[in-house]
Amino acid sequence: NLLACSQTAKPANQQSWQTQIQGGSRQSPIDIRSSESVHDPQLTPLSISYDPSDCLQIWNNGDSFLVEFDDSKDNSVVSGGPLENHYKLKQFHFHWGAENNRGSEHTINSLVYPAELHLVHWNAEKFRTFDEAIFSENGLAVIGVFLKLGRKHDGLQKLVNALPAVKYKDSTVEFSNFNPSCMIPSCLDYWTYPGSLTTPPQTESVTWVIMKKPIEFGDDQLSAFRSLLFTPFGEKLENMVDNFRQQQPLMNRVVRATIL
Ligand SMILES: NS(=O)(=O)c1ccc(C(=O)NCc2ccccc2F)cc1
Ligand SMILES: [Zn+2]
Repeated sequence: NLLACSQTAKPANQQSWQTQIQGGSRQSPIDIRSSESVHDPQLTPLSISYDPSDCLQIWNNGDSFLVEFDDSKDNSVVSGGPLENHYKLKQFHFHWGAENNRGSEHTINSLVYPAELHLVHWNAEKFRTFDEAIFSENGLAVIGVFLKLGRKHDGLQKLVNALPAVKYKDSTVEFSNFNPSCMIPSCLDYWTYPGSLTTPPQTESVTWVIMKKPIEFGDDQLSAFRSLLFTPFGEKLENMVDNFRQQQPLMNRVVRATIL
């Protein structure tokens, strides 16, 4: 089992205070160096299809806000690309900074984005539940999409309008008829690599698919993310910001890239 611990012998590029999973060889996030990625002609386009009627609720879990989906049917799935099986959408969430110069978990040639979207899917062909998949090889597929500041994102506004209802940790609000496809870039080029969850238990069960092109959203929409709280009602107010993990060593991994 994976125990988080402060590492004793640190690889050169490892921050000293960073907890590194003991024996972890495929931790996330990473800095993607495009010149070192391998163009793989066998990487086909992702096949993504989401059913907005599967959207159930928004939950502030104290790390981020999760938009949760009904994964009892087979309507919201991703397959193709590096994936051997079809994976069901369980939830999506974001990571962002207190200021615009930080926020994303992955970086591209050390370039940081102000926010990053994670669409979390689990391998429903090999496992019976999400909780089983999270601890298993090839259990999860997470699609990462970078967000950059620019024009307001019209599709995102419906979600932004619901955030005040989940301001506090452990609050939830009903949220339906939202299609996450509106947050997938039109260019389906991506990088892919084997990694982990970026929050505890940081299990090494994730096939990461990072879209090459960012989507745009507005300052006011990012401000709405920053108005959420890490803390429950009645406790000291702590704005939910800087909920991203530091980049982890690539170790013995290759990042593959599409040529679409
Ligand atoms: N940021 S990310 O890498 O996309 C990420 C995705 C999902 C989780 C998650 O479901 N944790 C809760 C959880 C559920 C079940 C069992 C253990 C867990 F930690 C954590 C991080
Ligand atoms: Zn995440």
